[in-house]
Amino acid sequence: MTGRPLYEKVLLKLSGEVLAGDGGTGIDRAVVERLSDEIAEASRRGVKVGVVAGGGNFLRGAAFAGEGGDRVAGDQMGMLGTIMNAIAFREALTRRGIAARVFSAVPVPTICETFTQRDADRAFEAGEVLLFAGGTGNPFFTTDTGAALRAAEMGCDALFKGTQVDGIYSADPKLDPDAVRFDRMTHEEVLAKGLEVMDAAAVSLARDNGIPVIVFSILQPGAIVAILDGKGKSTIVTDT
Ligand SMILES: Nc1ncnc2c1ncn2[C@@H]1O[C@H](COP(=O)(O)OP(=O)(O)OP(=O)(O)O)[C@@H](O)[C@H]1O
Ligand SMILES: O=c1ccn([C@@H]2O[C@H](COP(=O)(O)O)[C@@H](O)[C@H]2O)c(=O)[nH]1
Repeated sequence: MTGRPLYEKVLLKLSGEVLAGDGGTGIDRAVVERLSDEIAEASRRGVKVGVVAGGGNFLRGAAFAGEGGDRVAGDQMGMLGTIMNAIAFREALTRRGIAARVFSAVPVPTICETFTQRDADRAFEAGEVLLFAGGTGNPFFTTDTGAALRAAEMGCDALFKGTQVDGIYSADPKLDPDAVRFDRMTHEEVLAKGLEVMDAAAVSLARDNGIPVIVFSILQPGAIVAILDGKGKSTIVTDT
């Protein structure tokens, strides 16, 4: 990263699925180490960073229900998975000398702090990296919505969605080889076209609170710091 970052306070949503690495499930420590290097670099440059790690590397409630399981139980397991991911980042960041705290929407008081906006705000002001776990704390939601919610509550300048694809396409690029990537779009266009890169509740929340969303690939090493510098491939979603 060179010069002044474009953003002062960001909410970084990390794909849970990416954290599994080649193993396909669980936590690949090499991936967490690489992403922690990038988060640490952003933090050392003075950017306030809040992180929401998804839980797709462990379990998604909708998939569990699709196999005959109870949806709410599946969602509860999914939310617990996000706490494990947050702890992995806390450990890796702490080892790098970066003060990092896990704030969970689901109380697990012997392991991490329970989220309150007030406590999280104080930690942000102190320059700590905040790891928001447990999604919204409610079933039938996703960590994308949890990330948009925390971005709004914490007054973030932008919501970075770090995922497996390098932006928003006209169709899922994993399924449609003819899909075309957008450089820029409005929240309204994402919703009107029904593009499924991020759930509609998350996009609506970002729109209603005037929060730009930047979708990019975290499979690309160095992508987080590049996006902070306004570089790299992405789709930028704004209200106009
Ligand atoms: N129009 C689209 N443009 C880009 N990606 C799309 C589109 N439609 C569907 N996708 C898919 O959405 C995925 C990203 O969303 P998803 O919520 O599944 O994953 P994630 O947020 O990266 O993971 P996790 O749920 O594990 O945190 C991409 O990997 C891509 O295959
Ligand atoms: O607010 C929330 C957030 C998440 N969940 C459950 O966790 C999994 C994993 O999150 P992803 O966003 O899919 O990575 C999700 O599928 C839900 O089952 C939740 O219930 N509430």
